[in-house]
Amino acid sequence: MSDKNGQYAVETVSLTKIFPDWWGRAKVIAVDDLNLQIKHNEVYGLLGPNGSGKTTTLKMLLSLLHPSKGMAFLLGGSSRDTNISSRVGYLPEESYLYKYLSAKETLEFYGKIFGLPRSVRKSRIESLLEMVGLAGMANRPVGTFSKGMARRIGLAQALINDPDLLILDEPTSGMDPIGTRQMKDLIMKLAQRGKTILLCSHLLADVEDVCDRIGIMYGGKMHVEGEVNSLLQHRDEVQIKTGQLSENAMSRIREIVQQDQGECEIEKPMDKLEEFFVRTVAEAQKAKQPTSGAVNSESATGFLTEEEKTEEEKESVLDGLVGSKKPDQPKQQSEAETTSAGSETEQVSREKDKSDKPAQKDAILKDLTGGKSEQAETEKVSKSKPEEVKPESTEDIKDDLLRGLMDRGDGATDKPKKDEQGGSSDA
Ligand SMILES: Nc1ncnc2c1ncn2[C@@H]1O[C@H](COP(=O)(O)OP(=O)(O)OP(=O)(O)O)[C@@H](O)[C@H]1O
Repeated sequence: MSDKNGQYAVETVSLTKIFPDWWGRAKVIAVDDLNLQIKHNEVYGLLGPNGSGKTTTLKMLLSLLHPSKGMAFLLGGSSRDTNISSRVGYLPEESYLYKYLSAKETLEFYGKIFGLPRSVRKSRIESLLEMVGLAGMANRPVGTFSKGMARRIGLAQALINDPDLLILDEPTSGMDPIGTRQMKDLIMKLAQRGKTILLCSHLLADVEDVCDRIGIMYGGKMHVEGEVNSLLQHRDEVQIKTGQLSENAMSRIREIVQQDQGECEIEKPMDKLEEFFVRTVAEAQKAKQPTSGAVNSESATGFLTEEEKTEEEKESVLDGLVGSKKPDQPKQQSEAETTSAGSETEQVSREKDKSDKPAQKDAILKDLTGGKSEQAETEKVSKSKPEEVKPESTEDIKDDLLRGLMDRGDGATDKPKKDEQGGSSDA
């Protein structure tokens, strides 16, 4: 009964979670006798309304919660076993990030937890930051990141150990449509390379695009499960796609169908709004249309970046990160030509910073130092933090400058105070 041979990447047997009340009586049956089987290299979507038990299921799979009854297996074993957990990547619904650590330091931290040697950490971190479009913000504290950017660093963290199984809780939440499209592309690329992916999402269009199979939970139980195509296909209808047709041709088709069955609708096909949005932004950007919401990225390239990148370049980034490519298992190809479009307004700010920052800094420095030697102080700051992407707000710039001014050369002022570090880490 148990998955000793590792036949499945994920298996649960009568998995149940009952949250008791203060007196030990059953309060909520969050997961009820769940039998889940996910094959290796599958992309599986776990769906359900709020409170249906999805996150509780994921937490039990990851041994973050103890089941009240039943068993859960990942990659043929328990996720309590470090040999198993080291092959699993997890993107929680809320990324628990130390807000004062930079993107690079965050990945360093997780890389160390997985015991990756320094040289491996260095190259993987660079590639991951490039892949998720944060290479230009490697030294920026993650506490200043937007929700979409936090999702990106969360994904990089989930991939730091090159996992065989990736568990993603709401991977596209907070991402704009282009970031979402790119995230979906990346999920499909990872699946093409042999990864198994279990994801939870309320964004059904996203699930439909990337998943091979889905399961819909309700009240802690699995309600419906199956292949996306077979669940969604209208079995009693056919659709015929043609190019432009003349009125005459259309009326003849109607006649034929009416003779045969009686009902025929002919209408122009519609784009999905997502496709329309992505195309519109790409066109505007191609035309270098000025905008405060989208820029051509100057940052490094990757999957989730805003810069156009050829398929070969993307593959080579993945080659460095993901070992096990499985060319004999073709997955559904992405229809998305990842486009160059501004998905995060931070990019705009950085562009803007280039022109505004010296004058702005000078003014603030005068304010902070009582009008003393701005030039020298500015030089000191830029020397002490050569690659740092400067934050946008005046308050941030003030903090930045104050740190530079107070820096004793031992980096002490750059470090967050222990009691200021928020959140906890999830390996
Ligand atoms: N620690 C807890 N103590 C008591 N009840 C809990 C606890 N965690 C979850 N629950 C309850 O278990 C049920 C399932 O919650 P769960 O978070 O798994 O749902 P979900 O499907 O992930 O919901 P959402 O889509 O809103 O994230 C809910 O009724 C929830 O209130």
